[in-house]
Amino acid sequence: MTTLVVASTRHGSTREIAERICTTLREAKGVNAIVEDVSAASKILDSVDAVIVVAPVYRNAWHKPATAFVTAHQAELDKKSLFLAASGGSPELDAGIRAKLDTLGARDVTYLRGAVFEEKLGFLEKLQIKVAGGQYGDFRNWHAVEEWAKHVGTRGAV
Ligand SMILES: Cc1cc2nc3c(=O)[nH]c(=O)nc-3n(C[C@H](O)[C@H](O)[C@H](O)COP(=O)(O)O)c2cc1C
Repeated sequence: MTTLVVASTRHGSTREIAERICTTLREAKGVNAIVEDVSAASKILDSVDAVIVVAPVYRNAWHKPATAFVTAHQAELDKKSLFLAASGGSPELDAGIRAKLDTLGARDVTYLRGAVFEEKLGFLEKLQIKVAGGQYGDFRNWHAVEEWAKHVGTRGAV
C-alpha cells in the first residue's frame, strides 16, 4: 500500500512542503509514502493507493500543472483516496479556488501558507507581486503542515 505525494512547484517551496508531508506520514503514521514531481507522477499512478496533490497558487489559480494532472486522471483518482493542498502567499485561500478544488472529489482540501522569496523571482514576477500588493517572506507553518499530514494519515492515506 503506497501513498503518492505529488509536488507541483515553480520556485521549490511547495516541493519542500510535499517532502515534509511525506516524511511526517512515514515517521508519524508508518505510511509508505513517496514524493514525485507532477511531471513524472502519471507514470506511477496506477501502482499507488492514495494520492496527495500539493500545489501553489499563482495569479489566483491553483498551479496549472496540478490542475492538468488531476483533470487528466480524474477517473483513476476517483478510485483512490485523494487529498489536495493549495499553498500561497495570502493569509487565506481565495474562496473561488477553494470552491473549484472542492469539486475534484478529494477526501480533504486544505490551505498551507507558502513562501515568496524575492531573490528567486524574475522582473515580471516581482512586478506582479508589487501590483497585487503581495508580501515577501517565508510564511510556511511547518507545524500546520505536519498536523495536516497526520490528519490525512488517519483519513485514508495508507
Ligand atoms: C507572480 C506570483 C504570483 C502569485 N500569486 C499568488 C496568488 O494569487 N495568491 C496567493 O496566495 N499567492 C500567490 N503567490 C505566492 C505563491 O503562491 C507562493 O510564493 C508559493 O509558495 C510559491 O510556491 P513555489 O515556490 O513552490 O513555486 C504568487 C507568487 C508569485 C511569484
